[in-house]
Amino acid sequence: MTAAPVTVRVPAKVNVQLAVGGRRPDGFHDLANVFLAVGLYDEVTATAGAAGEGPVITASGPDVGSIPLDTTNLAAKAALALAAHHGVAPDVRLHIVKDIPVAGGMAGGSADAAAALLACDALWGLDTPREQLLAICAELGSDVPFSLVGGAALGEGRGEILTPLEVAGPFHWVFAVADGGLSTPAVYRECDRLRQESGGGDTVADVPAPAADPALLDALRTGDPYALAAVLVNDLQAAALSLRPALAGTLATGTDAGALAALVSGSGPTCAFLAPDADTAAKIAVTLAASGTCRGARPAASPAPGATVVRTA
Ligand SMILES: C[C@](O)(CO)[C@H](O)COP(=O)(O)OP(=O)(O)OC[C@H]1O[C@@H](n2ccc(N)nc2=O)[C@H](O)[C@@H]1O
Ligand SMILES: Nc1ncnc2c1ncn2[C@@H]1O[C@H](COP(=O)(O)OP(=O)(O)OP(=O)(O)O)[C@@H](O)[C@H]1O
Repeated sequence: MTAAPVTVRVPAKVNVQLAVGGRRPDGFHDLANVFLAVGLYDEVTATAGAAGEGPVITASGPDVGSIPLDTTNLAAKAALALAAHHGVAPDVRLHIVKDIPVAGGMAGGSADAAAALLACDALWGLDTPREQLLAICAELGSDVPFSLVGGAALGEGRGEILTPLEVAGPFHWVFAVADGGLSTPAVYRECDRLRQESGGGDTVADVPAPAADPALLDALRTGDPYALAAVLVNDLQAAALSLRPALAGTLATGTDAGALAALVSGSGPTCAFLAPDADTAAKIAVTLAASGTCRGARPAASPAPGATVVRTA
C-alpha cells in the first residue's frame, strides 16, 4: 500500500535582534540571532514517488519563477539528506505552495527544507528523533533548525545552535516585500566590507562577540510591543541599505504611517514594521502598498508555531 500524502505548514521568520560577530575562518559569522516566527506560511506536500526518480519538486505561488525546481531546491536537499541518514530511497514528490517572499530575508527556502524534512519523515514512516532532525536541519543551512522549531529562539554559533525563548504576544507586524531579492552571502560580504572601510576590521579578533540583549528578551517574554520596538536591531541593515539604498524610503514610509519601529528583516530586502495593534498594522499595510516604495505589504502576527503536519490524506 502506498503511504498517504503528508502536508506540512511552516512559518517565515523575522530577526528581532541580529548581532553579527566577526568573520570566522570558515567564512561564517558568529551570531546572537533572536528569531521570531511570523504567521506567513509555506506548505509542502510530500507524496510517494516512483522507484528511482529521486525527489521531484513542483511549486505554486506568485514568486515561484525564481526558485529552482531541481535538486538544488532546499526541499529536495532535505529529502536527500533524510534518505541518506536512514539509507532509504529518496523517491518523493514535493509540492511547495509558496507564500513566503523569495530571497526576502524571511527564511523561505529554509522553511521549505524544514517542512520537507518533516513531511518525508512522516511519509516514509521513519520517526526520526527530534535531535537528529535538528542536526540534519543544521547541515542544510543556518536558519533551517529555527524553521522546524518556530516560536521564538536565540540562535548562536552561525545561528544553528538554538535555545527556545519564552514569548508572549501577539506582536503585530507588517512586511513590505521588495522587487527582487538580496543574496544572503552578498549581504554578509557587504557587512564585512563596511567594517573594513570604517577601519575596525571584520574578523573575530576585531569585532566584539555578539550577545543577546536582556532588555529584548524581557520584551518578548512580557509581550510588550513598545519595549520591543525600542530595542529591535539588525547588524546587517547597513549592508542591506548599502546594496539597496531605496529601502530607506520604505522604512521611512512605514514609520510615518504609525509603526513603532522599522527594520530590515534578516539579510533583506523585506522590511519589517512593528505595530502597536492589529488595526494599526492593517493601516500601515495599506499606506505602504499605495506608496510605491515596495511591491506589496503583508500584515502578520507572531509568534507562530514551527513546522507542523497539518494534513495526511
Ligand atoms: C541572515 C539570516 O537569515 C539571519 O537569520 C541568516 O544568518 C542566514 O541564514 P541562511 O540563509 O540559512 O544561511 P546559510 O545557508 O547557512 O549560509 C549562506 C551564506 O551566508 C553567510 N552566512 C550565513 C550565516 C552566518 N552565521 N554567517 C554567514 O556569513 C555565508 O556566506 C554563507 O555561505
Ligand atoms: N524552496 C526554496 N524556496 C526559495 N528559495 C529557494 C528554495 N530552494 C532554493 N532556493 C534558493 O535560495 C535562494 C534564497 O532564497 P530564500 O527565500 O531562502 O532567501 P532568504 O529568505 O533571504 O533566506 P534567509 O532569510 O534564510 O537568508 C533563492 O534565491 C533560491 O534560488
